[in-house]
Amino acid sequence: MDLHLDRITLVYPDGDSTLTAVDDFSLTIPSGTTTALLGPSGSGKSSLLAVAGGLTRPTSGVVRIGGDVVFAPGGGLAAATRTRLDQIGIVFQAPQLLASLTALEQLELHAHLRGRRPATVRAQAMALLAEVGLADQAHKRPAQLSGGQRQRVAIARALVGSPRVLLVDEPTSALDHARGTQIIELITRLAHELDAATLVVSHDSSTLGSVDGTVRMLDGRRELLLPVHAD
Ligand SMILES: Nc1ncnc2c1ncn2[C@@H]1O[C@H](COP(=O)(O)OP(=O)(O)OP(=O)(O)O)[C@@H](O)[C@H]1O
Repeated sequence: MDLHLDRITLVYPDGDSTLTAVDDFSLTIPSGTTTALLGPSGSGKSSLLAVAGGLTRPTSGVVRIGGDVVFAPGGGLAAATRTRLDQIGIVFQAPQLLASLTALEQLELHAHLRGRRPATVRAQAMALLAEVGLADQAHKRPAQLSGGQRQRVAIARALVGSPRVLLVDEPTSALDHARGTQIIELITRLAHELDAATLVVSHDSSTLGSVDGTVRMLDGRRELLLPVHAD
């Protein structure tokens, strides 16, 4: 199902004043495709991602998955959490893995939180680790993995349970150019295979050759670049 960000505005309180981090921003990401969101520091990329993932409620505008409004101003926290667990995978800038768990266990725990049936979890977790090239690292803990491998575990973990939407915040910032490019290629391929509408926030356009479209953000607003989705 497609991800729609419909006229999203997010205003933060800022002392006696307010700060508009996202300003009437609209974007549709078709199912199975990856869109990169570029823009200078402070332009509102992470704020938009937080709205898209239900971590922050928009001040105005709505987030839809397919035809359903999933996040809107004043929406309930419990419902947002349920939607996030059921339908959205998020990869944060730092992989945020639990130090004491193996790669496989990171995925199994996430599947458990998502309410997946234990009988099916291990096979899917192993398949995802194989997809990200870590089948032979499944029993290693984070400290035994490289930065790029940890990021791959975080991507596989976000995809446990086959979410409709994948949101990725700066996945390449800790990686060199070649590894960063590989991670973006991996995300683009998995989004296609798993039919997830995928948004990747990035500073670095040089790693984004494999994505389906690019949009640029400036001062909270959308600027069009080439190539973009026709939406
Ligand atoms: N919780 C908050 N409260 C108040 N202002 C915030 C908050 N989070 C972000 N901001 C402000 O909103 C604006 C957009 O920030 P945001 O982090 O979304 O930008 P960004 O494009 O992701 O930046 P970067 O690339 O540096 O991560 C900035 O001016 C920032 O200072």
